Amino acid sequence: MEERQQSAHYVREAGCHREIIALDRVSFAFGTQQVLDDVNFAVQERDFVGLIGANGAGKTTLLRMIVGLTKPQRGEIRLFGTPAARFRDWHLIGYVPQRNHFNPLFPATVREVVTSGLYGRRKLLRRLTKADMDRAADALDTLDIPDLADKRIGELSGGQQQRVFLARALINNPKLLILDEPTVGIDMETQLNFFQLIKHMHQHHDITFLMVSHDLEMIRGYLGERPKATSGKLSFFVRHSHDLEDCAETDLVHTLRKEG
Ligand SMILES: Nc1ncnc2c1ncn2[C@@H]1O[C@H](COP(=O)(O)OP(=O)(O)OP(=O)(O)O)[C@@H](O)[C@H]1O
Repeated sequence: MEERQQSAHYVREAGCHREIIALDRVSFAFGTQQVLDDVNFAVQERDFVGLIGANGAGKTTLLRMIVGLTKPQRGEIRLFGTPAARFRDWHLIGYVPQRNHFNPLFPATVREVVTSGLYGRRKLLRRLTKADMDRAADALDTLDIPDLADKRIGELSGGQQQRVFLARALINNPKLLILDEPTVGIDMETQLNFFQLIKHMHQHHDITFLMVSHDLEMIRGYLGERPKATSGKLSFFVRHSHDLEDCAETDLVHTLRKEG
């Protein structure tokens, strides 16, 4: 509990350049295959980080470690200043998984998928409140898909599904959004629209992005030609979005309402 309070305090007090993720000599091997070897990198608040690397470079392994599913064998990961092993504020992190991990026959509506992102075990066990439903409606409005709320997720196009998963990741108003190859399997025009949307969110809201991608061309225009750091076959491309006068802005929905 004390840890949680410290972490929440850390976020409230943070300026625009605080450390959101720290990778400190992180290493991982599958058997004799060394996948990650002494990876050092820091993600600062309001960075947009593109993590690029060939197949098998270790991108997914690194993401799994950041979201707490796999432990580094050596080194340390810190999230919002707290060692990952003691981190409890998972509502601060939104995660958009690869779409190919999704079963298209899953019998849920868009609204159900989005509310399933509400953080906390209690939310899973009890009925949704009016406030929960309002949050889902806000997230769907933000992604410009309120008319899809009652549709079955499996009957949507790839690009629409991707917006639904982004709405699900945004429902807790996260500070860090992690996207795992979000545009794989969707057509070029929809990819461009999706990318415009997350660029807009990066520029106008207090959200830090970590996006894994194969598609260097696609994000090069936004993150620049040269990586800020490399490690093995991984390259970290970074763009800052730090208008200092915007540092106080924290609430995505609040901001959207003001803008709307
Ligand atoms: N559970 C596992 N057991 C053994 N080896 C694994 C396991 N998971 C991944 N690997 C191996 O570790 C390496 C890194 O895999 P990882 O999925 O992290 O790469 P990636 O960069 O995400 O690749 P891709 O772009 O293909 O998704 C690969 O060589 C993979 O075969």
